[in-house]
Amino acid sequence: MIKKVLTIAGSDSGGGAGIQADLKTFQELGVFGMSAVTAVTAQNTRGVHGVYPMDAAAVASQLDAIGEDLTPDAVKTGMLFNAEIIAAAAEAINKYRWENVVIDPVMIAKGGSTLLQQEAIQAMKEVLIPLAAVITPNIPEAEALTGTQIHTEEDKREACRILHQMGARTCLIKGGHEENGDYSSDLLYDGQAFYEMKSPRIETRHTHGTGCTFSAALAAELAAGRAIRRAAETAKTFIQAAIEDTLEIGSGHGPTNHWAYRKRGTGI
Ligand SMILES: Nc1ncnc2c1ncn2[C@@H]1O[C@H](COP(=O)(O)OP(=O)(O)O)[C@@H](O)[C@H]1O
Ligand SMILES: Cc1ncc(COP(=O)(O)OP(=O)(O)O)c(N)n1
Repeated sequence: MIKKVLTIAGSDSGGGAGIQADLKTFQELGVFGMSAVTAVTAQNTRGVHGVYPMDAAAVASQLDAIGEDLTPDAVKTGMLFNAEIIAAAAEAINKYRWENVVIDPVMIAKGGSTLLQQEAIQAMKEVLIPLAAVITPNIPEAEALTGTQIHTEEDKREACRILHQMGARTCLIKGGHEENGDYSSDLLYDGQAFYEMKSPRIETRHTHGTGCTFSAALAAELAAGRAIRRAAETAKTFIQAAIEDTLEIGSGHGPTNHWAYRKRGTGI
């Protein structure tokens, strides 16, 4: 049976992040992608020119249209921008009892533009994190959500424990923003054990949309019925291939290569 995955996220006109990255990733991993658009961004590889959020009612209406007809096997959230849109997403997840919810708590684009209002962080903690099968913050996002500073491995572990206490069943802190050099190391915690996924850090400026792509791959694999650890390992392999096999598009921070994983013969 065809597995369906829903992304609740913003549009990136440049195609490297947001719903565009999610849908490309879903396609590459053999699941049927659906989307509820939360905001339109005018964006290219050089940065974000404008952010135009949708009305929360328009987001709710998209989610109802999906909920009434097309039950997703997994859901991922990306850019949600404000507390009203967060509430609409949480309401639909509860109402339709959607499972395998991956929360990517997108806050700031690499160029520094705000993709989540500061005052919406509380709403994310209260209504969304408790619904997460997995939360996938990068290091600055994990710091903002937990109120801690992350410099060491133990700091990462402590942030994972806090996010698990907030209600996320699994916490996966991504290491792309790590200070130390040779590896990019992601840490998974399921409330019982820690599991580290380490890969050689690739020297490149073409890392736009890495977080979106990684969490979309994770959601696709959960929809396909994989256990969390295995789904996370595939997501890590997918993003490593997508960064390594660079497309060299644009004059700024270019997108990753969503074809790379399948090209290597590891995909569907
Ligand atoms: N330069 C890099 N080399 C290898 N892996 C990377 C690199 N940058 C990010 N990653 C990986 O990409 C995924 C997304 O991480 P990150 O960039 O921290 O997310 P975000 O885009 O949300 O900031 C993680 O699996 C991380 O380890
Ligand atoms: C519309 C939209 N959503 C999310 C992001 C952030 O994506 P991310 O994967 O964290 O990559 P960077 O922007 O940090 O490169 C975005 N830029 N736009």
